[in-house]
Amino acid sequence: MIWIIGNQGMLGKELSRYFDEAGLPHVGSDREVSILEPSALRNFTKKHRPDWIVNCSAYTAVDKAEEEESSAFALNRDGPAYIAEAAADHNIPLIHISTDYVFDGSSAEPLAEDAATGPQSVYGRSKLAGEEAVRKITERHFIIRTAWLYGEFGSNFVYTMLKLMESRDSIKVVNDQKGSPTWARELALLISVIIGSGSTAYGTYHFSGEGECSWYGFAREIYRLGREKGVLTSECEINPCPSSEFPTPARRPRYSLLCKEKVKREFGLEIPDWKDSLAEFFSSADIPLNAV
Ligand SMILES: NC(=O)C1=CN([C@@H]2O[C@H](COP(=O)(O)OP(=O)(O)OC[C@H]3O[C@@H](n4cnc5c(N)ncnc54)[C@H](OP(=O)(O)O)[C@@H]3O)[C@@H](O)[C@H]2O)C=CC1
Ligand SMILES: Cc1cn([C@H]2C[C@H](O)[C@@H](COP(=O)(O)OP(=O)(O)O[C@H]3O[C@@H](C)C(=O)[C@@H](O)[C@H]3O)O2)c(=O)[nH]c1=O
Repeated sequence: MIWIIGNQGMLGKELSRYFDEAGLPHVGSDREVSILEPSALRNFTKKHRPDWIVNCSAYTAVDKAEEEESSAFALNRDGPAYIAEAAADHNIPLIHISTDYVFDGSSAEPLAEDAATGPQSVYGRSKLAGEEAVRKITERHFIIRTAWLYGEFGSNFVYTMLKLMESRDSIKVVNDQKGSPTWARELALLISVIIGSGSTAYGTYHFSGEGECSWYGFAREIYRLGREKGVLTSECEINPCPSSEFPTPARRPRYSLLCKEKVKREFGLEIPDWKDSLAEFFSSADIPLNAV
């Protein structure tokens, strides 16, 4: 039995669907079993006796976190610590999800798992603190750092762009922040591979789509596919701009491309190029046209 914590979020829903399709028994919880209440976590563990825990819950509003620091740290540091304690008490392996925003963006080459961190935002600092808590509390952990996640469920950059592109004649998107998008379904596949392998190669792993782009490059591809698939019914001009022309409360890393050599080696994965995954997403997902 796999326990998906945060099963109503974007990744949690994708993972639940993936496990259903793969016939993997799972049970889920979200706010009703708050990760901020250790006794609730303990009771759930005793009742369902999971063999694995996957933590998909988090505080993910990057800009809002700048003014809600205590909430971000509660959900991204304290919650994962309580989950790790519950996991350690029952000797259950824990898969915890983290982010490329733990890096400062100054690297010129893909970031390996042991590259120096230096978060630039409250969100990034809170996620790094969560990683550190998990490592300290339970040895039996897989921390997966991923990046620029999108999927069918919940708000994400793809849906934000489609909405803007449908409602405006032109938009500006930053082209000096580089990384790689990740389709939540590919991450769900990795999580099921880890669980299925019964691996004990605990530690930190990087995972995203292959290839590299800027948010502007990502937006252009979303536009191209949106037009091709008929999701977008009108034309929109997409203009690149520097970050200075799109100021946000939180600073984002200029470069956060994750090196995936370790995860590929350990789990024998072939990771698709982000453009291929995005195309498959557009072909397979039920993109809510009324929300766009
Ligand atoms: N989205 C992205 O681009 C990226 C995400 N990540 C990481 O991936 C993971 C999944 O992200 P994503 O699916 O986007 O996250 P979401 O924000 O979509 O989902 C998080 C879920 O956790 C729930 N939650 C909030 N508070 C609690 C609580 N006290 N107890 C239990 N559950 C709670 C949320 O509920 P509610 O909605 O009601 O608040 C929501 O259902 C996170 O760890 C995130 O940091 C990493 C890189 C990129
Ligand atoms: C909406 C919009 C954003 N942008 C810029 C702002 C920002 O620099 C970049 C990304 O925008 P967003 O704010 O939508 O994405 P953001 O919330 O920063 O996405 C991040 O979420 C968290 C949870 C993560 O862990 C990260 O990996 C990453 O996916 O695009 C534009 O340039 N033009 C626009 O019209």
